[in-house]
Amino acid sequence: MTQSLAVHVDFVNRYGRLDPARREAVGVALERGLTTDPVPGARDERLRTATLTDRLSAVVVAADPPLLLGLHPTDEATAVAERSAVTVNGASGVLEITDLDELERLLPEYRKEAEKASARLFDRLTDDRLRALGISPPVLDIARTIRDLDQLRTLENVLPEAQYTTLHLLGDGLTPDPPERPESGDLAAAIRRSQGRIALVDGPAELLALLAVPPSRQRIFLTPAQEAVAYRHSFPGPATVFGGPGTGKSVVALHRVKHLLARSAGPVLLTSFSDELTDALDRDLSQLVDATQRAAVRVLSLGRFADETVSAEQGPIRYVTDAEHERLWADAARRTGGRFGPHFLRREWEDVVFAQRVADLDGYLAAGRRGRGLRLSTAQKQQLWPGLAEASRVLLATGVRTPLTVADQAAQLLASRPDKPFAHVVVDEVQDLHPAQWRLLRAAVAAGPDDLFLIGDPHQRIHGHRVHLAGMGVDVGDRTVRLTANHRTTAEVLDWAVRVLEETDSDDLNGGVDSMRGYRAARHGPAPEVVGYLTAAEEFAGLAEAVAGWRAEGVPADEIGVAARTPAVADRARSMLDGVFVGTMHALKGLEFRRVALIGVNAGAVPDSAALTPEDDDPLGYAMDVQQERSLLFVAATRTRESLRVSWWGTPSPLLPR
Ligand SMILES: Nc1ncnc2c1ncn2[C@@H]1O[C@H](COP(=O)(O)OP(=O)(O)OP(=O)(O)O)[C@@H](O)[C@H]1O
Repeated sequence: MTQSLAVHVDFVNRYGRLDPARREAVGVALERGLTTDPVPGARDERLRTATLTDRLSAVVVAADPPLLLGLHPTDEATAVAERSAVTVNGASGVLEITDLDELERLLPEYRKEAEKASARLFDRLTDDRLRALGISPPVLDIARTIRDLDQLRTLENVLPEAQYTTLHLLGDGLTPDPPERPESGDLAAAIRRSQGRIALVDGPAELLALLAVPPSRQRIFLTPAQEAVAYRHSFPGPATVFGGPGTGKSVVALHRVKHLLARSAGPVLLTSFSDELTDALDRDLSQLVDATQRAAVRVLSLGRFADETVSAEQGPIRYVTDAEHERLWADAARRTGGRFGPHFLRREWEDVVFAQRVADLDGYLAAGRRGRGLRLSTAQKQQLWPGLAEASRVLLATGVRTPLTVADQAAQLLASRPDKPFAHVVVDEVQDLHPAQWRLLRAAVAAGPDDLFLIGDPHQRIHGHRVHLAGMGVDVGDRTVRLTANHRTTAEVLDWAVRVLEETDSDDLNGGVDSMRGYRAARHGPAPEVVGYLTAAEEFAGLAEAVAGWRAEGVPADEIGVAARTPAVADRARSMLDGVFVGTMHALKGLEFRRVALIGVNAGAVPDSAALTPEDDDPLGYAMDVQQERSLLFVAATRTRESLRVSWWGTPSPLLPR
C-alpha cells in the first residue's frame, strides 16, 4: 500500500463536528488534492496551511507523507501554524505539537507562583532523567515551576499529550513506561510510529472513507494511555490489560494485533469467549490492517478454535444437548444420596474436578477448592465423589462432549506437539475463561516474549470461573496495565452501575484484588430512569412507548438495545419490537448502543433464583452467585452510550441501588 497522506485524530474530530454542508465542501476539496502554503513568520517552517473552503483551512505538517493536523477557520489555522512547533518525543519517538507561544506566555506567571512555594513537584528528578523520559526543553522549563498535581492539570490542554501523561504519572509517584529509544528521530518515522494518533491512508478516497466512519464505530485512534500499552515494543512474557467498561480494551486488543503484525510474521490468534465478540473484533480489525496483514491473523472464538483443533484429528464432534446435560447432573446428584443438588454438583465438577483434572477420590480429597465457597469435610467429599466420578465418565470417556471438555482435549493435543500453531495470542474478555480454556491458550503459543496479551475486567465476570493464572502456567509478573477512562458510558450511568456492584472488590486473576476506585467518565447525560409497574403487561406497554419515543427522536432501531435476565422475557419483548436488538443480559456482553432498556428487573428475576446455589446448601456459594448477578446487571447497564432505562413490575430487584 502506498501511504500518501497522514491524518491526525484532531483533524478527524474537528471534521466530525462540522455541519453536513461544510463536511461535504471539505470532502470535495480533499478529493481535489492538497496545496499547502507556507506561513510567513511561522516558528516552525514545516507547519503550513492548506485552504479547503472559503472559510476553512487545514494545518498541515510538510513531511513525507504530509500530515493533516487540524481543521480550523482560516485565521485560526494560520495562528496555530505560526505559534506551534513539531517535535519528536525523545522517549517514545511519537510526533508532538507544542504551542510555543502559549508556553512562553504562561511561563513568567508560573515562575512567580513557584517562587512562593517551598517545594515543587519534580524537584527530586534531574533534568537528565526528565529529558530521558521525553520531556522537551520548553516543557521542562514550565514543569520545573509546578507545585502539585492540581496545578499540573491546568496544563492538560497546553502540553503535548504524551509529555503531559508522563509528568502526571511521575507527579503521582508512578513510573512511566521505560523509553523505547527510537532508532530514528526524523518526522517521517515519527508519523509512522504515532499509530494511535495518526492514521496513514493511500490517498483522498481512503481518507474520505475514514472520515465517513461515525465516531462510535471508529477504532483507529487511541488515547496516549491506550497507545502506550497497545504499541509497547515488547513484553518479555504474558501481559494483562485490565480496565472498566468502555475503557477501550477491545480497541487496544485490535491495535496490539496490528503492532504484532508489524513486527513479526505471525501467525497471530485474536480470540475471546464467544462468537458474537470475535465477529465484532473481526469486523473492526478490517479498519486497521491491510489484506496481507489480515491473512496472518485468525480471529475466532475459543470454542471454534478448540473444535477445529480436535475435529481435525477426530472428525466432527457431537456436543451434549441441554436436556442431556440436565439429565446427567440430575443422575449425578442421585448418586450422592440426594445430599447435594444438580447445580452444586455441576459447579463442583467444572470448577474443581475438571478444572484440576482430578482423576480419583484421593486426588479429590487433596484438591484445593479456591473460590468454591462452602468448606467440605472429608466425609462430604466421599459422599460427593460417586456423582462426580459418574460425570467424568460420561463427559470424558464417552463420545459426548461439552465446549469445555473439547477445550481441554484441544489443549492436550497442542501441548503434545513441538510446533505451536501461533506466534502470538491476543485474548479479549479473559475474566470469563475456564481453566481448560486457559490451558488451551497456553498450549497454542510457545512461552516467550509477546506470547499472550490478555485483556479483561474482573468486575464483568458473568460466568463464574475463578482462576489463578500462575497455576495455569501463565505468569504475568508485574506486567499489568490498567485503563481507567471510560469512553462509552456517561458519568451518570457509570455511577449508577458502580453502585449495583456495591463497591466490592473482585479478585484480579493474579491473586490480588482489583478495586473499583479510579473509574471515570468524562461525558455527561441524563441520570438512569428507573420505572416500576404493577403488572408485567403494563411494563411491556411502558417499554413499547419508551422505544417509540426514542425512534421519534431519531435514534435508529439498531442503536437501541433491550435486555432481560431470562430468554422467556426477552422473547416476549422481541415479539413486540421491530429491528431493535433484544436479548438476554448475557448476550449484551461486549456490545454497545445509544440507548439501553433493561426490563423485568424484579425481585425473583434479578438475581435469577434458578442461577443461585440454594443458600441453605452453601451460604458462601450463594453469596458468590449473587455477586455474579450484580456483575451481570453492571455489564448490561454499561452498554449504553447515551441513556439507560431500567424497569420492573411487582417488587423491584434487591440489586437496584437505593
Ligand atoms: N481513544 C478513544 N477515542 C474515542 N473513542 C474511544 C477510544 N477508545 C475507545 N473508544 C470508544 O469507547 C467505546 C468502548 O470501547 P471498547 O469496546 O474497546 O471498550 P471495552 O473496554 O472493551 O468495553 P467493555 O469491557 O465494556 O466491553 C467504543 O465505542 C470505542 O469506539
